[in-house]
Amino acid sequence: MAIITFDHVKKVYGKQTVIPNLSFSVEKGEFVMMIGTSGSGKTTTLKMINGLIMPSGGDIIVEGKSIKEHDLIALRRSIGYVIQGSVLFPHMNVEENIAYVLKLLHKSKEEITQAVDHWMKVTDLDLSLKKRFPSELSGGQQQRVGIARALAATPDLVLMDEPFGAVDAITREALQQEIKKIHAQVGITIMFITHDIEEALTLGTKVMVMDQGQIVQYDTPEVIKTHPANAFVAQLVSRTQ
Ligand SMILES: Nc1ncnc2c1ncn2[C@@H]1O[C@H](COP(=O)(O)OP(=O)(O)OP(=O)(O)O)[C@@H](O)[C@H]1O
Repeated sequence: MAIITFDHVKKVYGKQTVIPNLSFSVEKGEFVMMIGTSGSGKTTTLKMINGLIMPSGGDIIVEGKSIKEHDLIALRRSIGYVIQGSVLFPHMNVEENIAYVLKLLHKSKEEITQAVDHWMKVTDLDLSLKKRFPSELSGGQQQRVGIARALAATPDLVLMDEPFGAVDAITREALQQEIKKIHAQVGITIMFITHDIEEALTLGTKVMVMDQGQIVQYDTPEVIKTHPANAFVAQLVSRTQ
């Protein structure tokens, strides 16, 4: 069953058409890695899923309902969202950051404590860090808190925009393994933007290659590797071993 469907979506900024006509579906439980040239419309596509950007034409169906019919605030809270760099609330400690959406959803104190402990463990954050503020954490720890916060309300769908772009290679690999494990265990659907073809082929159950607001190829990592749709995709995968 599709959790996201783009139906002839168009996006225009001023006079510039950045997405002329985009149609695709994401099945429940997929881990879709989006990769493509800079400015090809990946972030715009992602932000149209949780209503941060509205399409200029066409329709987007999320969880069976057009975004035109969704309550956009409720939609945003129901979808996990992780972006590059620290986007934690600087005046809230780790515990408060992770609990943020749960509080908005009026969860009980016990439920919140349980969820905070659970997601800190899953993201490999020591529980002794609960009272620390973001400025007192390493980049990798901040990114882990960002992931724990996005997952704490156990969304069906998580959008990730280059979530590991700002961390060192070792932390990046650890976070990749963690998100892969979480995906396998929890069965959530993930849409994840990366500039790293190795990351795309390793993490994705599907890889979506974009160029100039269009999908060039959308298939399993295996097919992308063995049957690149054109020279652009071939060149992209040629950078891997
Ligand atoms: N708010 C905006 N106003 C005008 N143009 C915009 C706006 N946001 C994005 N664009 C333009 O739309 C195009 C697509 O941008 P988008 O951020 O979606 O690309 P991207 O594929 O995510 O790029 P990158 O890989 O560099 O992050 C770019 O040409 C960008 O300059």
